[in-house]
Amino acid sequence: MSSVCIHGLGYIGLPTAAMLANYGHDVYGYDADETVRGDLQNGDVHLDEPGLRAFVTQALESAQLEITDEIVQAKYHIICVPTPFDQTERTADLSYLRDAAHGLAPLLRAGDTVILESTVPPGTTVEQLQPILESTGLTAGTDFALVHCPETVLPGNIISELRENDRTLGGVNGVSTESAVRLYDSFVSGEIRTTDDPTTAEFVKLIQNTYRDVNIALANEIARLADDYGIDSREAIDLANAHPRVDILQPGPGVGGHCLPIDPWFLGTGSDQIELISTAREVNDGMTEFVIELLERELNSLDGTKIAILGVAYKGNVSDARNSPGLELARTLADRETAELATDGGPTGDIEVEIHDPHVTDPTLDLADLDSSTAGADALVVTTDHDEYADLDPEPIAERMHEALLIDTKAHLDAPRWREAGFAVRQI
Ligand SMILES: NC(=O)c1ccc[n+]([C@@H]2O[C@H](COP(=O)([O-])OP(=O)(O)OC[C@H]3O[C@@H](n4cnc5c(N)ncnc54)[C@H](O)[C@@H]3O)[C@@H](O)[C@H]2O)c1
Ligand SMILES: CC(=O)N[C@@H]1[C@@H](OP(=O)(O)OP(=O)(O)OC[C@H]2O[C@@H](n3ccc(=O)[nH]c3=O)[C@H](O)[C@@H]2O)O[C@H](CO)[C@@H](O)[C@@H]1O
Repeated sequence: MSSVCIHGLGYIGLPTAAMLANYGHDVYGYDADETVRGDLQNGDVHLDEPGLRAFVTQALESAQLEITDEIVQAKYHIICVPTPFDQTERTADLSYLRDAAHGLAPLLRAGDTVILESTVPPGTTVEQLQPILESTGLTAGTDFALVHCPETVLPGNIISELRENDRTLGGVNGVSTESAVRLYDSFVSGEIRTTDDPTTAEFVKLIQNTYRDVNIALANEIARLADDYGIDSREAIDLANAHPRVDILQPGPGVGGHCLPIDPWFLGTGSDQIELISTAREVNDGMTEFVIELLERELNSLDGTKIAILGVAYKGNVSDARNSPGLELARTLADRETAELATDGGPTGDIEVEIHDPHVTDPTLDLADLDSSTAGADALVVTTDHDEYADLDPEPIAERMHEALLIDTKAHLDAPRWREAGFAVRQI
């Protein structure tokens, strides 16, 4: 068993810390955010992920996991800090990674292994992380091991995927790679594949998410085509998927989260060969306008309407609202009103937008309960497939609304039941 220091205790770092601790390693969890550390030191798990609370509690109570106020020396350091996309510069914001590296460098010893798990543009481990760690006078590959091991867990299923998913990892040399394989081998039941360098492992991670994003773009474009032909896109996709070599994904209100909408752009950091990939991104982002077109088609004009948006988590049954299609729709509707005011010079009827989500607790969002969000509304737009929404009773909602219109972007609700309750139902 080894000592491991985890840098960053978010959706990736915290389950990883608990996993290693529950497998008997001596784990030290450090987060730059004092509130995160304090909550965890008090036994409060700040993230909503199935099974995580019990899993972390077990690790903390066994004392195999200790939340520390500073970075500590350890045989292994695993970096799980955010790597968001800077929309203005159109590059990865690697400032958190650099901060973590500068914090770790003074504690790095010969014989240690540093593993970067954060998703990064190809070349980052070697070009950004390595020089900071080598500023200590130690050399990567010779004095310490340096590895990129990307994370591929699916939010909503993180704990089992952490153990069961295959891994692809690559170090700056064979010794580095072997050191990381030893650690992951202690809890991973999936296959561990290795690459000759960290850059290939970085690239593999990015093309996995890009593959999914591009395929969702195909589903979204099919949905728009189906709409033009007056065809039910879901039925057509189901039938097409009966072919043994066809597996089209599902359309929706756009692609959210902080992986799929971002990682394709990371591929374009050192190359401009992302023509299909960037078009797919535009298709997925364009779904917001498509939902607005559907609303306008049904309501004739959006002036003076109230729109209730159900679901601002980026996908069903999670609480994470990063890059959420539901929020993007709400903001675009609000911005559109301002833009129209600016062009016409005169007042337009307000578009009132209310958002509701039973999973999201973000205090910066003006969330409404179901009753007030639907009261007097002209349309209900479902943008997230939470289980709770599938069970909604349409009757009392129809009574509260001004117009009984349902735009179900996830085809998640029971359409015949809603139609029976008097709703006009449109699905993507
Ligand atoms: N969440 C996912 O589903 C997922 C899946 C695969 C890969 N990833 C990647 O993993 C990385 C982490 O993502 P996440 O979802 O866990 O992010 P997160 O925002 O949930 O957590 C990151 C944590 O790191 C902390 N932090 C920031 N700077 C720090 C520093 N210098 N030292 C220590 N802690 C610091 C933050 O306070 C935060 O608590 C990102 O690169 C992400 O793209 C995420
Ligand atoms: C390759 C892969 O699988 N990567 C996963 C992905 O996790 P994720 O949670 O971001 O992925 P999704 O569940 O795909 O959701 C993303 C958005 O796409 C919408 N969507 C989905 C399917 C569909 O048919 N039609 C859609 O419209 C959905 O509603 C949501 O908005 O990235 C993580 C971080 O790198 C990985 O770790 C994880 O393995």
